[in-house]
Amino acid sequence: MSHDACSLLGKSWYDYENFHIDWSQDTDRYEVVRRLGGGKYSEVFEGIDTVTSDRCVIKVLKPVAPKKIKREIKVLRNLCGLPSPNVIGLLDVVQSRGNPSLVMEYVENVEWKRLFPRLTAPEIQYYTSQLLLALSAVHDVGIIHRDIKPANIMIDVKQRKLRLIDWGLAEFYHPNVDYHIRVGSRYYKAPELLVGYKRYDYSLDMWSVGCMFASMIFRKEHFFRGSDNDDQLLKIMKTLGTEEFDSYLKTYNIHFETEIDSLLINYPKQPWTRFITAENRHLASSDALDLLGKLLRYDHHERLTSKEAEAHPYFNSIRLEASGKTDSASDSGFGST
Ligand SMILES: Brc1nc2nc[nH]c2c(Br)c1Br
Repeated sequence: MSHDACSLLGKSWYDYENFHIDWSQDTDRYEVVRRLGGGKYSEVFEGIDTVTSDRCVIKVLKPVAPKKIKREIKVLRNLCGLPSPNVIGLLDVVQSRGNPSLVMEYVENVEWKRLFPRLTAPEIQYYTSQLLLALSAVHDVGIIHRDIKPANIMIDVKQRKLRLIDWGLAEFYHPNVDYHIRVGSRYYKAPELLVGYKRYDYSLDMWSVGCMFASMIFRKEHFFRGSDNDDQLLKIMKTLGTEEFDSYLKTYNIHFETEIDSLLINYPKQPWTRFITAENRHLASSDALDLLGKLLRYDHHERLTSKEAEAHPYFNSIRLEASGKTDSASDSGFGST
């Protein structure tokens, strides 16, 4: 599926380089309360909007890549304009002490490393469906997130609210364009990034969804945990097998050279049932394993799209609930965005 949303939506949608950022001037409107985190490109704080006295998040962007700053603001502005469910809301764009800062809606987030091991089967279904809802909307308007991972998914358990954050690596999809492969976070990098195949698309995000889904249903913090990019590919090959890796390379005429002996060994494809333990048996249903097997494919064109994944039988029990067709007491509301 390479529907060309960006050319349909027009230059004003995707041309972020000629996009003028009108920084709002009331720089002292937002006060910093505490530091939430930070990285190469930004420092993130909890803040207070002194006008509304609402809590907010202030993401102070480091002046490393001005083009990247424009892209992130353009993406967030585009997405806030649309009814794109479960995407973090952009409230303001201010220059505080010379640094451009994004003010976003606050989420009473439960740290995923603590939350994930406690999620019940219905909660895994619900939050995965909420993530797919966000990606379906975003992919439909020509945007790839490119850094899907648990740390970029804020979940407020009390309000059963999920928000996809950190659009700093997001890009606009255009057919027949080569993209950078040094994107994403190692454990969630798709095979195309690891073998250097640049002609990727929205399906890049669907691999990462598969990695997250596997970590939730198998209760494994990171399902493919490589020590470097080569080891990351090795971990994937030891599960998906060498045979399908080789046919993937052939399909796309990818020349993958390596001196790593372990990458040259023939690994058998493992059945997903191989990862079931007494501890995760109640989560790894046959529907869950079927869905997983349709997301974690080497060949990105074989992976389910976000919409196709939403329609998978794994979500039936919460889909029926949403339409009120079942009278099951289990609280697993669906579609409340
Ligand atoms: Br955006 C955003 N980024 C964060 N980093 C840590 N916690 C965060 C929250 Br809550 C939001 Br909302």
